[in-house]
Amino acid sequence: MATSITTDATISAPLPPGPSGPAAVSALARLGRDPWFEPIRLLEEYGDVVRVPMPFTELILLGHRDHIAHVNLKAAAKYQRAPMVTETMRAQGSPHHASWFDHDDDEWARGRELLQPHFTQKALAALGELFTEAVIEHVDAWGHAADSGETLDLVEPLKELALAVLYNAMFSRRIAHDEMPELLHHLDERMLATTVRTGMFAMPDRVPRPFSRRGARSDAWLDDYLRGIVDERRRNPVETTDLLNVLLGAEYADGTPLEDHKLRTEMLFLVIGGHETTAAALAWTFAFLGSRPDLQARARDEVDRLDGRRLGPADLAELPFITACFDEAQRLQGSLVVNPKRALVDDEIGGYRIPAGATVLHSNIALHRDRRFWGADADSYRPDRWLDGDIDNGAFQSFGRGRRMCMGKRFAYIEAALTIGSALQRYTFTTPVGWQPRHEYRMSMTVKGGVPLSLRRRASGQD
Ligand code: HEM
Repeated sequence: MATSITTDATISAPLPPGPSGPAAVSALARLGRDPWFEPIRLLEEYGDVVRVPMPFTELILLGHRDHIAHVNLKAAAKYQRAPMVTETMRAQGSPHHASWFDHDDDEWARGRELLQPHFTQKALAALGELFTEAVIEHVDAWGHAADSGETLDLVEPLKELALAVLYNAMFSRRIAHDEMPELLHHLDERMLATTVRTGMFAMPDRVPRPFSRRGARSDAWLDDYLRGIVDERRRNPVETTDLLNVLLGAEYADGTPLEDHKLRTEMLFLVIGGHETTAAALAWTFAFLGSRPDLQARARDEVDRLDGRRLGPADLAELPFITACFDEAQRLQGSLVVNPKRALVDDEIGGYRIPAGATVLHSNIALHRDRRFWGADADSYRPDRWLDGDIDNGAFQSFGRGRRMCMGKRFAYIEAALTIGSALQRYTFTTPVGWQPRHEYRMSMTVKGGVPLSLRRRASGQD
């Protein structure tokens, strides 16, 4: 269906079809319970543009890649990140102020302009060992499961790895072994409170949000933790171009440095945005490779061509099949469940009126499994589709698209290739026969019940 655009508030196109009355109430309840597969059902029933009225706003669900591209790219000026996201990113009672990335104006542009140059392939490759050291230390630690024969659930170890990589690469800061559980606990609590707040975004403020106190307590703990890192850097300055030094040197337009609370807010945003997302995508990749020995063998062959060397960020280009395995896992994983935008003006999409103020969203799971864009085997794990060259990026939205596209995308690809490649250099791994990953929603989609892996050490780099 062609996408047409009109900014005239007198748009005569009809509102999109969708459930109304009691059917809308039950659709909303189902969306709350199952934000992954309910959108697929709604799109099947009503078509590519579906309207679900809800108290205080209305949801417009999009199913077609062209309509999603309209919102993210072609008509991006008519949409902004929905308050559902921006106003709920901070826990209630949080000591943190708004991050640059909670905005959708000049404030956002300033933050993006400042940090973006530090997230290019070249800038990240320059961090070299800071990536490698954290990855290898954690992947090596999985060896205890290979030695004892115990099944290893990889979900928590991957979160630890992702956190260690972020702290190393961004703040040149190693997280001590005994710090990790408490740090992860507070990040989890904070994310849980945020997820619940996001789900309840349309409810009046007087309705209490579960977990908000716990979230605020954890936020205060995280704030103190980050203060410790900043203080330590000020006491012992180091000559690096890491993110912490960039933030410490950043100034407002009038030349004043960032306030300390602002500095910690941006640090926390990056840690939150970068750790659970990457860990969850990696969990899905290990889950698929663990049940596909044929694909695992091909990925292993690829990394073995690098002669067992210690992998670094620059090796990303040498690992296209491993990268395809990661992309294909993210496709089926669906990444973030929703990434809503708000219509600033009336618009028209697919022949329907999108009223100003509506919350416009799509489901990555629905889009990533749509046979129109991925073919008849859309539900199968087939990394080769990424190498065949017939991928339409518009139908892959794990990192978003357009000006708000994930700033840490390169970071995630480097971390993924290093982690998967280093693991394949050391182990073969399998999931139990018949086991399949299932979705579990946190802020990003992780694997329900964990990823149970049996690991076997490879003899001196061989099977
Ligand atoms: C597999 C891992 C990751 C996934 C799936 C992911 C996904 C996303 C998505 C969907 C967005 C929103 C895009 C939009 O609104 O259109 C986003 C934004 C963002 N991500 Fe990521 N992300 C990942 C890893 C990272 C990492 C490692 C970092 C930092 C180290 C990071 C930093 C950011 C930042 C700063 C933004 C805000 C960009 C902006 O608003 O301009 N992300 N990410």
